[in-house]
Amino acid sequence: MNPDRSLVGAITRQHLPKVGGAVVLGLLAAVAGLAQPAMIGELIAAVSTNVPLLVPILIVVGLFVADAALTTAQAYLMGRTGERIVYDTRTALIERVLHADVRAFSRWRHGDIQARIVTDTSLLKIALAQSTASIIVDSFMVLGSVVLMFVIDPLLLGVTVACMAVASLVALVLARKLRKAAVRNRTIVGDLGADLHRAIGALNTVKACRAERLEGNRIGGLAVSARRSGVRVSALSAMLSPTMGIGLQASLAAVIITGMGRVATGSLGPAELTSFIMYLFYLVSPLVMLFMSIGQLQQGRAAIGRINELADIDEEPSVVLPRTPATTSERESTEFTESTEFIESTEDSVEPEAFVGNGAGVTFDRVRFAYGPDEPTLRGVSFTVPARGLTAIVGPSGSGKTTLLQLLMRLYPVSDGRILLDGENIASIPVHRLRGRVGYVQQESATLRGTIGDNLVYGEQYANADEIDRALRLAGLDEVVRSLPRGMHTEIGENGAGLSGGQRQRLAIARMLIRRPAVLLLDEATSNLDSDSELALRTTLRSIASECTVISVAHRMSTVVDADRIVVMEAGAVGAVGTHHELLRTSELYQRLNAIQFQGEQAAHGLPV
Ligand SMILES: Nc1ncnc2c1ncn2[C@@H]1O[C@H](COP(=O)(O)OP(=O)(O)OP(=O)(O)O)[C@@H](O)[C@H]1O
Repeated sequence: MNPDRSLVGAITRQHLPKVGGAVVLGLLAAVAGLAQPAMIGELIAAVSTNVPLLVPILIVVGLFVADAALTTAQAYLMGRTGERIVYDTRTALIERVLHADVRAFSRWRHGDIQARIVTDTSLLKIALAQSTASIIVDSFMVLGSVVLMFVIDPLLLGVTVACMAVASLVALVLARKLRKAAVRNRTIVGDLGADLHRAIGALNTVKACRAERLEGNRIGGLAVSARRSGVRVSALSAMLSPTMGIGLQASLAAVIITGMGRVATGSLGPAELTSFIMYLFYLVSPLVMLFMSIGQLQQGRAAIGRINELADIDEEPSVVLPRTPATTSERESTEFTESTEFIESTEDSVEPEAFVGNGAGVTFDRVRFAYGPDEPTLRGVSFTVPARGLTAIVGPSGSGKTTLLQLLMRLYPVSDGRILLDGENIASIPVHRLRGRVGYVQQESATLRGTIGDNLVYGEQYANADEIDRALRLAGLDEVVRSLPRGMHTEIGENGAGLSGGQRQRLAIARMLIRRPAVLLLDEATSNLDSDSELALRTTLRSIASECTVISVAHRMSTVVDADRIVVMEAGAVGAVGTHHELLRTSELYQRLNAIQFQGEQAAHGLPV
C-alpha cells in the first residue's frame, strides 16, 4: 500500500500544521532548556567574582518559566491534535464500514473491525502526535546538548559518547523487537475481539449446544496469548528506559572522575564542569524519551497498518466517498449525534414523502448471478412484476429466492442481465435512492437495541405520529404496543430480546410500512406468525398491494394462494409463473410443493397424511 494514499497518511497531512506548531513550541522550550545550564554556569561564575547577581538570577528564572510554559502549551496542543486525529480516523473508518460493499464486508470478522476502529485508532494519538513531536524535539535537545558539551570540553564529550553509544545500540535493538511484539499483540487482540463477538452474538446457540466450555477455552486461549504478547511488549518497553539510565550512570561516573582530574589540573573550571554535568542530564532525558518515542511509534505503526487495511475495504458502487477525508472544519459542520443523521449527512438523502403510493413495476431480464467462482446461483432469470399487486416467489430451499430480493436491493451487483424498476435499470439508480423506493423485510428481521419507537422510525426520522399509528395498525402491532406499560418507549434488547419472533417480524414490517415504499419485498416475513396474525397480515398485504408492488418470498402455501401471481423458482431459474389455480394445473414442481406443505400441515394438526 502506498503510504501517501493511505487513510492515516491523508489525515496526518491535514493535521501537519498543528503538529508543526506543537513541534515549534517544543523546540522553543528546548532552546529555553538548553540555555539554562549555560546561565547557571554564568551565575556560579558571578557568585565567585562578586558581580551583581540580580540579572543572571532573573534570566535563569525567566528561562525556567519559559521552559515550563512552552512545554505545557506544546503538550496541550499535541494532545488536542492527537485526539482530533483519532476522531477523524474513527469517523472515516465508520463511514467506510457503513458504506462497505456487502461482499467485501462479509470477508471481515465483526469483532476485528470493532477492535480496529476502537482500539487501534486510540494508538494513533501517541504514535502520530506525541511520538513524532517528541522525536523531533528530543533529537534537537540531544544535538544541542552535544554541541554545547563539545564547546565546553571535547574530551569529556568523548567519554560521554563512548558510554552512551553502547546503551543506545542496545536500545535500538530493543525498539526493533518491540515493533514485532506490538504487531503480534495487536493481531491477537483483534482475534480475541472477533471471537468474543461471535460467541456473544450467538449466546443462545452456544448454550443450546452446551458449548460454553468450548468457547471459554478458545477465547480464554486467545486471552492468554494476548496477555503473554502484552507482557512481552511491556517488558521490552520497560527495558528501554533503564538501558539508557545505565548509560547515564556510567557516563556520569566517567565524566565526574575525568572532570575532577581536569579541574584539579586547572584545565577545566568548576563552573564549566557543573554546566557539563547539567548538559549530561539534559542529554539523557531527551535521549531516553527519543528511544521511548521510537518504541511508541513502532507500536503505532502496527496499528496504522491495520487501520489502513480496513480503510481499503471496497465501497458499494455509486456511493463514492472521498478517499481523502473532509478537513476538520468541514467535519465540524456535519457533527452528528446519531448514526442515522450521519448517513443522511453524507448521502443524497431521500425525501420521506417522495414515493408515497407510487407503485413501480419490476422486471428481471435474463439475470445471472454467482456469489463466487463456482456454479451460478441464478441462471438467466426473467419475469415481470406489474406496478400493483401481490407477487409471491416460491421454490425449494436454495433455489435463489432470497438472492433475487437481494439483487433488487443492490446488495450484490448482477453478473449479467438487468433488473428494471419502473423501466429504469437499477444499476443506474444511486443505491440510497433505490433503497428509499424499495422496502425490504428480511428473513431474519433485524431489531436494534433501543426502544420500540426507535426501531420503528429507524432511518425515517421524519415519520409523524399518524404514519406510525397507521403502520402499527397495518402490521397488527398496535394492540401489542398498547398493552406494554411503557408502550413505544419499551426497551428491547440485543437481537430483539423481549419480543416474540412474530412480534419482531411485525415490527420489521411496520418499520418498512412507515417508509411507504413503491416496492415492498418480504422474505419469509410471516413465517413466525400464528394463523390469526398471518390471516390479518395477508389482508393488510392485499390492501398495501393495491397501492404498491409487493413481492413476497414464501414457504407457506397458505400465504400465496391469493397472490395475483406466483413465480416458481427452480435451481436458479424460473420454473413457472401463474396464479395458484393455474399452477396447480400446469406446474409439477408447484403441485409437489403444495402437496408437501399440505402433508406437513396435516401432520402438524395430528391428521392422517
Ligand atoms: N452470501 C452468500 N455467499 C455465498 N453463497 C450464498 C450466499 N447466500 C446464498 N448463497 C447460496 O446461494 C444459493 C441460493 O440461496 P438463497 O438464499 O437465494 O436461496 P432461497 O431459495 O432463498 O433458500 P431458502 O428458501 O432456504 O431461504 C444457495 O445455494 C446458497 O448456498
